[in-house]
Amino acid sequence: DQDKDELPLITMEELAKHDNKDSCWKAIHGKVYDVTDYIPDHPTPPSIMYEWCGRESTEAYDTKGYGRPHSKAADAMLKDMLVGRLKAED
Ligand code: HEM
Repeated sequence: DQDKDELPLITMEELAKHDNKDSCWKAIHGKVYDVTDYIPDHPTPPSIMYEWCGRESTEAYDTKGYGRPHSKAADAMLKDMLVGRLKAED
């Protein structure tokens, strides 16, 4: 597993800046992913993905909006989108 301490720490404030189609970051299970380039390939209308840009998206990712988790294949794809880990709020 990747050494978590080597990942850049990203604040909620920084995450929130990436809330648009030119730069869409999502926080999922404490890590931050840049999903911008994947949005056109995601098997839903893009609006489903855009809704979560710049936000804490763990529950959305884990439920797909209807109570079913993403596949292991989807989880594996996230690795390539990793940009950092979310700084815990105090
Ligand atoms: C966080 C907000 C997200 C929501 C609400 C969401 C929702 C959905 C929905 C509704 C489907 C289609 C129905 C289905 O296959 O069950 C789907 C499929 C899929 N999504 Fe997402 N998704 C999100 C983020 C992501 C991200 C960041 C990835 C990148 C890895 C991703 C990868 C996939 C893949 C590969 C599928 C095909 C089915 C599967 O492998 O589970 N999704 N998603």
